[in-house]
Amino acid sequence: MSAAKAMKTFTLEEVAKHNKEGDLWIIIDSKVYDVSRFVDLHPGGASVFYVPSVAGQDATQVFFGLHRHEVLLRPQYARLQIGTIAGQEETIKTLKAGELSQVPYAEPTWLSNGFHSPYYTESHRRFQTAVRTFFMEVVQPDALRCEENGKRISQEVVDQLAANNIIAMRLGPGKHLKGRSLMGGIVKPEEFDYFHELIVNLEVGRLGTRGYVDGLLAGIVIGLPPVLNYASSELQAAVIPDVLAGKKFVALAISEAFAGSDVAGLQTTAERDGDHWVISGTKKWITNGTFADYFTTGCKTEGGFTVILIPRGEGVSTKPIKTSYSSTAGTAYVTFDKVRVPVGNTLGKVGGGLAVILSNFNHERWMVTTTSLGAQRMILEECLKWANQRIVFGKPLVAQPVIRAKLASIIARVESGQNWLESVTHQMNNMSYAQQSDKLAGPIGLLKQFVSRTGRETAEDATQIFGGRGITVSGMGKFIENYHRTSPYDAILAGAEDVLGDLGVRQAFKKMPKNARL
Ligand code: HEM
Repeated sequence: MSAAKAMKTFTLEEVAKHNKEGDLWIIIDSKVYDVSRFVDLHPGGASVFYVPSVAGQDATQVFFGLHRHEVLLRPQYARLQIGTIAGQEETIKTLKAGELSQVPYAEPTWLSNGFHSPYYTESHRRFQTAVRTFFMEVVQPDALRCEENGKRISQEVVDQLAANNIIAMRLGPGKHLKGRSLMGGIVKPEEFDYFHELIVNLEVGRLGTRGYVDGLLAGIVIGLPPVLNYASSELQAAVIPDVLAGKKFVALAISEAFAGSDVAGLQTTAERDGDHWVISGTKKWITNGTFADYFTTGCKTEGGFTVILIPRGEGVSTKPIKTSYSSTAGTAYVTFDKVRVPVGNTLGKVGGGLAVILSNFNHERWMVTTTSLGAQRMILEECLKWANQRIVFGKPLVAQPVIRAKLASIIARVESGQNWLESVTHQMNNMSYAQQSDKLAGPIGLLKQFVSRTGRETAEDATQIFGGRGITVSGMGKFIENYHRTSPYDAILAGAEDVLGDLGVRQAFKKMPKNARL
């Protein structure tokens, strides 16, 4: 704080004299706060300040056992500071934008001091710093706000995502990046690989605001690839530039109340009428549906299952579904009532919809796995810090063996997930699309199953470590509460956990040598 320089300095003895009602000072991390008038407004009550170990004393330890550091940084509380203690310096500092955490295991191995990795280059490092800075400065404040008030991602943030081409990068490497300036030109489009995309996704997950993680245009990530890969060039020209510029939004509309992954059970129908499709039906759990301009929609047609891009317009209506995460995700119930769409909006072949949908599943599952791991590592950091700063029975929480055992399990799970993810990502970088489809559907299914399970185990462990704070929406354990409430999303979205595990084993058995015997 620049004003701190101009502030007075006091001795401990001077501060100690201000220890009564109407004249009450405390010290937190070398800073002196005059709380004489604040005590009656304090959310934790006035009485806590009058105990002899607090009034006029250094209350650093007790403070950090009850509050997050961010409380002191809020302007209305920061101005309670009247000075500093002579000869002392603040020790508790928030990270600057882009700065890496020094808490062990709070960052992936390749970003930890003195560790090595075969996968990442200087390009990834530069990119990671730029992306972390951007997410801390631009995205995080919006994420925290929207997660709470339920509003969709703000257009100013979308505009900045688009300006840095983060919307385009989240679709992976490819021709859609050609000619674009990525994070201000830090990475060349032809250099951009799946590790760069992984870096973006980890930052998304680290936000710790699960509704907003999906509200951060997940609909485009899963709904635009069918347009990129299967639409006519006219349709692509009409749709893609505006979407990548953050001016239009897309949702993938497959699941229905009638049927989830059972495509044959879908009831939304598209019938031909001259040059048009006439579409009627309903869709449920459609991420970003409340604000989408286009719906990449699975329809029953005469030839089987067909994917059609439906623009919002006459006959299309959306209403929010209240789910257990924030409505900032824009989860919608969508109804199509005799919607007329040109036949040119068909994505892929009539009757060939399954191939269109399947083609994007690996990428979607890999993306959910990555954001989930970003969240799990952030939860791990919360737990490590809490176990360090919370004092129980006169010792830090980490002195309890049961807490150390839980931390060991969380660390082992996060590290295993990340290492497996990096190995799969390396395969993605080195395989053609056809090879990926052939070889990676099984491993990615198994990986996602593993990571969504570890996520829920970690949510449980973290809640036990935080106790009551882990089930409180605001304050100390707010990220734990959010994660505990929302970790099942990763086990459902992009393919239910058990289905994906099963897929992995079935794929393996397809490749079982005919002559394999014990
Ligand atoms: C400048 C100093 C302080 C400020 C600005 C402050 C502010 C707050 C705020 C905003 C809350 C609401 C919960 C949250 O957002 O975390 C809170 C809760 C609380 N505060 Fe403070 N506080 C201060 C000092 C203290 C001290 C020194 C103590 C104890 C001696 C204390 C005890 C509590 C308690 C017991 C709660 C309730 C915690 C809970 O619900 O878990 N506060 N305080």
